[in-house]
Amino acid sequence: MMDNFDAIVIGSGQAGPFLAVRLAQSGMKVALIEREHYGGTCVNDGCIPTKTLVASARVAHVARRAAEYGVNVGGDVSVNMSAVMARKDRIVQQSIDSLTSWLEGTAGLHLVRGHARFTGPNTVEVNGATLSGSKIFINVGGRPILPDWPGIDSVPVLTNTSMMTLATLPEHLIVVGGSYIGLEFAQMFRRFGSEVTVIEVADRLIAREDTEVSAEVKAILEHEGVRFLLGVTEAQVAPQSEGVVVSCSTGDVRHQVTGSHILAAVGRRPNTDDLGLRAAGIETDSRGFIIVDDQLRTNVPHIWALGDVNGRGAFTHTSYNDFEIVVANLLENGQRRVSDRIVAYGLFIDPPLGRIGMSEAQVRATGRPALVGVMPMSRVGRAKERGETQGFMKVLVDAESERILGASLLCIEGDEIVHSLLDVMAAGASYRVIQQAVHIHPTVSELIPTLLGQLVPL
Ligand SMILES: Cc1cc2nc3c(=O)[nH]c(=O)nc-3n(C[C@H](O)[C@H](O)[C@H](O)COP(=O)(O)OP(=O)(O)OC[C@H]3O[C@@H](n4cnc5c(N)ncnc54)[C@H](O)[C@@H]3O)c2cc1C
Ligand SMILES: NC(=O)c1ccc[n+]([C@@H]2O[C@H](COP(=O)([O-])OP(=O)(O)OC[C@H]3O[C@@H](n4cnc5c(N)ncnc54)[C@H](O)[C@@H]3O)[C@@H](O)[C@H]2O)c1
Repeated sequence: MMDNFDAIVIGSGQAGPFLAVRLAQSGMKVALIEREHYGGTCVNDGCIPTKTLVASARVAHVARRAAEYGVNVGGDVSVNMSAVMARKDRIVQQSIDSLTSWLEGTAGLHLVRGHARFTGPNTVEVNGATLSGSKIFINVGGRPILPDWPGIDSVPVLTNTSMMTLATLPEHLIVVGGSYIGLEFAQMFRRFGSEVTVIEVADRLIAREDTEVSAEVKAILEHEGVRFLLGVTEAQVAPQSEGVVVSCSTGDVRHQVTGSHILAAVGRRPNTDDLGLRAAGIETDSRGFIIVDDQLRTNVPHIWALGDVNGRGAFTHTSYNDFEIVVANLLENGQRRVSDRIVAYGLFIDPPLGRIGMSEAQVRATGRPALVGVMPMSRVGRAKERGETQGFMKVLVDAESERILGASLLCIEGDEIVHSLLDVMAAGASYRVIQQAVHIHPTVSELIPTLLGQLVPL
């Protein structure tokens, strides 16, 4: 027998649960299908657990520096990995529990556990049963990929998922991929006490960022003892008595790196290969991302795709914003669009990188006249007081419209401070609004007006 719904939501990532509840509250009969854990990547093996681990790692780092501040902690600082993981598990579990009880308590929402697969444009099969939906929303996220190295199948490779259950501290963690996931884990495990080597195929870290951001991030992590091999070619991996050995080249030099553990952080692929999309006639691009329009509709009129799976964002806040866009347009007569969203994200190393809008390279590519302001953190009083003067703040402004085009704040609280610039961008206001605002002393934010007062042609 077929179960009929007004709406089916597949996947409980960072859009699906909110959408399912909102649709149910609007009076629809809704099914939310989840094959694994409620909350998806962010809650279970992404943002929440990694930022919880980053917090433990920072405490270890600050404790090691305690004497610099005149504070005695007594003896060597060491990390109890099982206690670190237990703290992380408690915080993740709180999120899962509160999400689960919220979903279970929503009238009109039917929770279905299992893997969903389309069997037609209006039907999906789960655990042998068929569900039909007048409207269907896909929020299935993605999963990590592995480097295509010879020998990769012969060694146990960690991913962001299996890292969450590590019981012991790796003696030497080899991180493959020097981007967001790789760098957060690299610094974290170095601070926990592991040796860490990052192997990156590009000739610089986080190559989407401006070159001076890549260089400063490398310097910050090298200062803490993380080692890097960049521009790596001809890599291969093999098992070794107590771990793995990676052989690779940089230029003419051949390297052998022996590690106890290896972590793949070389990107993610969408969970669309096992979704039966062809049965529903849903189109994907060559990498498997579902093609959507500016309001997140697929080519099939009653089917939408939200979150990482549509390739229009790869963050929790972009997935949640997808939910807001769909609800506004479907239930509130709105006209919200993905293209109205300003790019914004953080890289949660310490100090963090807060990024909004365009990079310098992107601004230059537009050819428009622009202004730039850069301030090293060594000039910021608050950073000096805290003994954390690494990094810099950089802002780009359109010379004619005076609008802020982008910013890279690689500095203490950079992930928070960047929102003052983001909100002025969202308001479509001139940079002079924030330049003339009076900010609190002594903060990092108080130097943003100063920075904007020192703009020079790009
Ligand atoms: C290590 C790591 C750290 C991150 N840190 C940050 C961060 O600090 N800030 C940030 O903004 N973003 C971060 N991200 C990215 C962020 O986690 C994702 O962008 C976010 O979770 C949005 O995902 P989503 O909504 O697309 O789906 P997901 O969260 O991936 O959830 C998809 C859900 O769908 C389920 N599913 C898949 N296929 C099916 C199916 N066929 N049937 C039923 N259920 C299915 C899955 O089990 C999963 O629960 C991080 C990611 C990783 C990996
Ligand atoms: N702070 C955050 O918001 C945050 C944190 C972690 C992850 N994420 C999300 O997760 C997504 C995936 O992150 P990611 O860091 O895994 O992927 P990514 O695509 O950002 O970076 C992958 C890196 O691996 C390198 N690489 C690829 N193949 C390689 C190989 N064979 N050998 C060595 N290096 C190789 C690439 O050059 C690149 O630097 C990101 O798009 C991001 O949106 C966000």
